[in-house]
Amino acid sequence: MLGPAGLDNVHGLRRREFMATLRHLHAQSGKPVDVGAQLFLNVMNVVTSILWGSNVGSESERTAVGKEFRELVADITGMLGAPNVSDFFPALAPLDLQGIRNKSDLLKDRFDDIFARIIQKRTESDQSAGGEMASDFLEYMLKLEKEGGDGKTTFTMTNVKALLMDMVIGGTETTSNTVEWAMAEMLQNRGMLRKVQEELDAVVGRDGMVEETHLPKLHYLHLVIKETLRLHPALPLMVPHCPSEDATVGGHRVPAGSRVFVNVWAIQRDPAVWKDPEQFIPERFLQADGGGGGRRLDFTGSEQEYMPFGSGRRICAGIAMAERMVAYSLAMLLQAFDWEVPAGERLDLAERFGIVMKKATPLVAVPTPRLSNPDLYSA
Ligand code: HEM
Repeated sequence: MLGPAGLDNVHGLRRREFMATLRHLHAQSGKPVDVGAQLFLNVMNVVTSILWGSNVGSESERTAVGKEFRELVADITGMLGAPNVSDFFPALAPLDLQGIRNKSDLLKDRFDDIFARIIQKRTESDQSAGGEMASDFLEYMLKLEKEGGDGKTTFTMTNVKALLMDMVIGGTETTSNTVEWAMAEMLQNRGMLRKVQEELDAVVGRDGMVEETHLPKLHYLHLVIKETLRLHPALPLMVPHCPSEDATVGGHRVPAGSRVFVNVWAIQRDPAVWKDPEQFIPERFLQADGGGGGRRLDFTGSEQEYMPFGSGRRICAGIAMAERMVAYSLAMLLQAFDWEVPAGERLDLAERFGIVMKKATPLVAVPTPRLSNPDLYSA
């Protein structure tokens, strides 16, 4: 589902959701827009359509459901990143001094409730369709659950829900925050924003909409994305790892069972590796110096200095999808609109540290249409 062929199969679905976002933004022309909130909704609709074939329909529903889901995902990621005294003093764990276990149980119940409703709706519609099944990820997992697994590993309804939750949490905020950071950096460095728009004008023009097929030709945009993920990695501490055997890393003993966080945020700003590490310089990924050094600075995690998607066995499962979604989102936002910070407001690039790296204040910007024909926005 998350590989290139699976992604190609659902290209139409992504296009439909991007067009819906485009129409929504066009209707907001000249007014301040919460860029991250809109992008979160867009990504969430794409992810949930792929998973269980549903999306948020009408404008009012779009706002209400998006808000509920975004708050839920933010609550979960906020809690995952909160320091827990029980991690440092395991003897205190049964007391749950900060109420973290209690809160996590409540959040789990809310998610469980949403997924239980979706699964029940699907089971009922499969029964009434008389054997005519949907062909999405949920259907595949429900079939596997019915069969009890693949012969080697058992697969239960809890596994179904856990996988749905992994995808919804792992795929939505990470992607929309990356787009929000890239937009904020370009609004701060307007020369870069213009350069991306010039590239879009040369590759796509203004008489038609940017399509996914254009993305591989948008070289400068890809440098901007790489630099965004260097300076603002969506998961600054990745996800906690737990070694199954004792190990020694850089002279430090790491006992089996430890909880290990890899601070990719600090690694990707290390002045010993990166020239002017605090500066946003997309071109550094072109050059041999300033961080390039002839190394493979891509998303495979093969260089320890740059691994925004992790590395090794637990590397992000959604890299291909994330690459397409981030590039398509930025290309659409910048081909179809000019963007300005609302008059009298200051662009704030402060970070709010957590398991997911967010902007401390949401990016609010005003879109102005730039396509040649207004009808293109409602195509
Ligand atoms: C810009 C967007 C994204 C970034 C920066 C990102 C980054 C990461 C990182 C750093 C990890 C942990 C890797 C490790 O600890 O070694 C991870 C795990 C994961 N990601 Fe992503 N991710 C993004 C988008 C997505 C998308 C779109 C999906 C799927 C819809 C996804 C699904 C997952 C899953 C399922 C895991 C857990 C993999 C495992 O534990 O085996 N991610 N991601």
